[in-house]
Amino acid sequence: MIKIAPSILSADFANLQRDVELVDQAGVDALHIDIMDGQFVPNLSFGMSMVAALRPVTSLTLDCHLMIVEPERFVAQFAQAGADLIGVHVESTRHIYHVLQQIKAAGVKAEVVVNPGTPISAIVDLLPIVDQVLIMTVNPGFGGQHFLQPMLAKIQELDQIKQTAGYDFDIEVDGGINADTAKLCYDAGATVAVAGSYIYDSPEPIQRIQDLKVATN
Ligand SMILES: O=C(CO)[C@H](O)[C@H](O)COP(=O)(O)O
Repeated sequence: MIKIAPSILSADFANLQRDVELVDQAGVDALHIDIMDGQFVPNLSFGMSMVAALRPVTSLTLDCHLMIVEPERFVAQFAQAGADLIGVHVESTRHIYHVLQQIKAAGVKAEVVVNPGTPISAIVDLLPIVDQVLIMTVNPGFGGQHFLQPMLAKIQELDQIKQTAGYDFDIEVDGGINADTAKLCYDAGATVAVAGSYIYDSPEPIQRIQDLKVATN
């Protein structure tokens, strides 16, 4: 079964604690927090204060996806705020290896993220030191987009490298995930699925979580 990480980008911000507790009680594995700076992606969202505010609300893994330029400037503050995992884009810094080391040195799990236009070859040298790889299945910046089918080949390519080398990192997918696309990703090798609008835009979010579990069982 794929692990599920609801993205709070699609939650009701006026009732955020309620929406976090709802998915926590429904048995998800992590909470995905999208951090956007208006430069790396054409949108703004939250900062480290959101992570600090959610930390006492849930014991779920706080999976912080930094869509910001030069994330090395803020890694320590996100760790201090209570992040369990910090994801940084390979496209966002000149010193990706160093940033991943910085995350691990802060006692937090390290994730490298690849945009749809970035090949797996760009992250191969990083695989021995990461806990998770996030393959974007939409162009980052907004929820509610359509899943990019060509990303399935990228998931398969990464899973093949992982199996051959005996790595044990998770492969996360993010963007356009529903029960159908989660199954496709799971079959290709993904182990964690981020889902925002599929869960939170539904009148029955708990049923949607169940549907993701059943589809990948
Ligand atoms: O990273 C993101 C946007 O950059 C979101 O996590 C992602 O798009 C989830 O939204 P949805 O499930 O609605 O596609």
